[in-house]
Amino acid sequence: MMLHFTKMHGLGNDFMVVDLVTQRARLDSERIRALADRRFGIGFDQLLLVEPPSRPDMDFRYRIFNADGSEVENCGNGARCFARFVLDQRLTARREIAVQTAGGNLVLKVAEDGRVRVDMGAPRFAPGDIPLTADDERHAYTLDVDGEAVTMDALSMGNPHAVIDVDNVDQAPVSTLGPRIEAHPRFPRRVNVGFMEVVSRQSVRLRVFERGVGETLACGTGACAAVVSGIRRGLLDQHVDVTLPGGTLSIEWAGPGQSVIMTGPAERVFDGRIVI
Ligand SMILES: N[C@H](CCC[C@H](N)C(=O)O)C(=O)O
Repeated sequence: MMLHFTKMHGLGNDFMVVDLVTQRARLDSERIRALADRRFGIGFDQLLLVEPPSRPDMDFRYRIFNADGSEVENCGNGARCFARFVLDQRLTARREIAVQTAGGNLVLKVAEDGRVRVDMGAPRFAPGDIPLTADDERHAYTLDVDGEAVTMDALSMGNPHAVIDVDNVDQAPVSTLGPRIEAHPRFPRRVNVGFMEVVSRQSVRLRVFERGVGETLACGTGACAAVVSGIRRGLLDQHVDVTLPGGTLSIEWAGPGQSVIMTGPAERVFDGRIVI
């Protein structure tokens, strides 16, 4: 069958977006891996599936799959592209959109200038919510990574994140330490690994080794996790600009129990169709 899709990105974190409101398709993890291949397939960091909601108070359901075929709970850059997509495709005329994800419900607002504001929900810190194997909740966990003691913060944005402070992201061991922490046994569902350089109380630089993908040009939930970690450790103010290799996101968090607010761009690259 022929499947229509749209290629999009949020600061270079790129997506294949598929409307399963007006189309029908079943994509298993093997097929997703093949489609994600940047030489033999379409190529993307994540696949986003747009579906009808399963609850009357929601506008859509949105499923997210990493390039390795794993289904995940949340995707910040993907949420912004999702909002742009459903408006462009005229699947809704609303500019405030309520969306179900596996990691919780989001509210997306599309501004006239095309930037998208996302209420990402409240972060969670209990080890069982991350999940992380730990005796108690801390602001810093020290893990034995192949004999090396590595200290990090850890939290959930619906999906699991580790945050490691570095002096200079350009020299951070993203490609060497990232995969070893991603697959560390104390993170039973693996983990996204952020390397954060604090520039000022209102500005950080960040690189992320994403679970199921590798290093991406940007990670929305990673930006949220890094700012939450910095605020709760007294390093950052409530509004922070996060500069990633692909560009800058605006993140705001008013403190425990409050939602994290992320604002940034969403770009459409091309429409395509593929026989599946
Ligand atoms: N790799 C992530 C999902 C995508 C997150 C990222 N692309 C974002 O913008 O938040 C995970 O396995 O939890």
